[in-house]
Amino acid sequence: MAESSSLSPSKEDLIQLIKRFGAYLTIKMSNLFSISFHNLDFNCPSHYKPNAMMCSSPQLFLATVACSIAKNSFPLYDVLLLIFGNFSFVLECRRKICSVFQPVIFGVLTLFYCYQDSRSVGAIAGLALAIVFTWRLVRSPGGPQRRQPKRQAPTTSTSVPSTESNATLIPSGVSSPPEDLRAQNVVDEFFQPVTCRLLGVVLEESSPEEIQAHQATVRSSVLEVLLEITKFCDLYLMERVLDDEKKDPSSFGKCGGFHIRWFGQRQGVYADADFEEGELVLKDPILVGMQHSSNKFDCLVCSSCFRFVGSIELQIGRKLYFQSIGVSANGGCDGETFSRISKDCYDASLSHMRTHENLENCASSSSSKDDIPVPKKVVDSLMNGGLVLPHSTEFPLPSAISCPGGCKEAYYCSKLCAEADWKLSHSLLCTGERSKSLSREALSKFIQHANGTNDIFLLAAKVICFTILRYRKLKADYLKEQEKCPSANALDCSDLSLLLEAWKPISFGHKRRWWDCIALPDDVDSSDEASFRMEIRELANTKVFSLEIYGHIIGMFELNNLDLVVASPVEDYFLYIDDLPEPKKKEAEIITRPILDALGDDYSVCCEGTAFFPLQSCMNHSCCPNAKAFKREKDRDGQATIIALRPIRKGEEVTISYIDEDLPYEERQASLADYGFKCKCFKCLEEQP
Ligand SMILES: C[S@@+](CC[C@H](N)C(=O)[O-])C[C@H]1O[C@@H](n2cnc3c(N)ncnc32)[C@H](O)[C@@H]1O
Repeated sequence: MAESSSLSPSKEDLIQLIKRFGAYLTIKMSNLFSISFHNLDFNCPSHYKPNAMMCSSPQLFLATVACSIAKNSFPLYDVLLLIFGNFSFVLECRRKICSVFQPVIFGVLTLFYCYQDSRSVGAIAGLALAIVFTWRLVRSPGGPQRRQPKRQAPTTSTSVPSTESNATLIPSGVSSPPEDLRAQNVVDEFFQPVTCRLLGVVLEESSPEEIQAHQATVRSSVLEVLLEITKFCDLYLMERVLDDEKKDPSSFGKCGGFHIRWFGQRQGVYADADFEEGELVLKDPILVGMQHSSNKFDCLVCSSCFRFVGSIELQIGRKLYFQSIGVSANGGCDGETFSRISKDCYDASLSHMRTHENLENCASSSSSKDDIPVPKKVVDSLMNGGLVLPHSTEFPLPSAISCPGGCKEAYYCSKLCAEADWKLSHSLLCTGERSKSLSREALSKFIQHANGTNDIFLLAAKVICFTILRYRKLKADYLKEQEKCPSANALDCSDLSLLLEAWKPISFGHKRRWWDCIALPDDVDSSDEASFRMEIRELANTKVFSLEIYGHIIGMFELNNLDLVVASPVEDYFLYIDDLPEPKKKEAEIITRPILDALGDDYSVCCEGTAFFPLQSCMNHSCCPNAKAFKREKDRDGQATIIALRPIRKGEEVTISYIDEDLPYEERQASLADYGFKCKCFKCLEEQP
């Protein structure tokens, strides 16, 4: 080919070497993967089944994240630094190796990713992609821009742009002696003098002579590095962040009226002021939160602040419509059906041009289609704004704004909320056409799966995306700053420190692995607890993608999350009508009564979900707490509200109850065992046998 013929012999040699490295690594990886893929088909006891299913879907998500990171030139050398702990080595080899490793990683990830989706066809597609990338590397920099052994190392901490990524998939085989000699020349030329230290670190051989004598062999530890990187890329770093952050005293900041303090191994929230009984102690904004998937049929709320949106009519119309097609919060359909109905109908219910036909399509998979006492025409008019209920103007709601990515799953109360959520995490989790995710298909599968099993997985995904996006922003800001004033920056702004900073808001959460803190199912005897946890762990650990980090995050939510509850304005509306003086009440009820009857007992379902509140997550439990999470009439969004149950003095620890504190002692301790501790509060000490 034209490109090859124009290459100088030394460049050809270099390419040969890269190819051999890459081929060896890739084949090694592929072998590992192919072994692991076959292990993905779990065959587990029925009550563990959902957990088994949970494994493959997070993998899809992690693969997407990892691909995205590889594509965005994530600081590969930081991972090397963590693993080798040798900064000078990393600096030196970053310049040389990244251009080989990163392409290989990207190729391997592509291969893996495609393989995940559709086994053999996908694998071929992955191979094709990898070959294309290889060709691109071989071609670039191309023309007169030859290999430059003495090229300056990049001065910024950014790594090699991903557009140069590739994977070498030419079989390595056994090299012939001339090839070895040529390789040696390349090693001499290319690796000398600075990269001599690669010998014995990346390669088994410790001197150029050895390479001459044998074929160069990549050390298994380097293979492990690659394996680690392909496992979770930045997520590997996050584990370090977890450890480091906990030990960093500067992170125990003041938080407006409170401070977080460590007491032995435990952190807690301490008051910086006096509070009287009934006083608002704290409003803790949500860091990441979500409405339960099933609750979306009952309430249309802002995906960012969880305020109700649309109108009273739209809220009622949607609920009646979903009732009519037999879908409700307790509908109990599988994940896929659930996601499909949710997505199609969620959108259809907001569309003013919606017809009965497409609603009917939405309903096609629902089992029970009861007659509804409110005519369909009325339901339609409620949803499309054709019917205005009496006095509903007293309860104005912000208009529902669609997701800027076009996913039809998220709606917002304002442009501000839409933008905030997009920047915070949704841009990577959106399944719409403007999503920043690399694979919308994989994401959709992941979301479907989470909807059908445990939607806390979605929250964990939000946390990961939150960290990635925050990291990228910090990095961009830093580079901009550098550009403006290159000499001014005396702060530590390495990628790792930026990542630590990005992770900081999450780091307050108390973390235990999911399989350590998951509640024991009723049908598992406590004497079998150890083996149960082991089994869950094994199910979660698929060799390819260790779910350690993901498990940490999910575990954190199991321990720290507070229920997210926002009262429904529909309830207020009907109470208002009920309180109207006659004859206004009678007049209004001519219209509202049949609607209220049709809605039934569930007319006032709250918005329900789960959320991570950074400060609240640091609050410890007491069976005689001095505060509680409690929403007042005016608290109409998702923020956590903590109210004093008795006077709290400055310096006192603020405690809440994780359980029903009126239960008998034994039952309280049994419930708290799920949180991994035995309560020793005054009440427990008094009541213990
Ligand atoms: C929501 S976190 C509270 C913050 C936590 N102390 C930390 O260090 O991050 C819940 C965890 O804190 C610990 N914890 C909370 N209350 C406790 C108590 N009364 N005694 C012992 N441990 C407690 C348990 O490990 C529990 O799983």
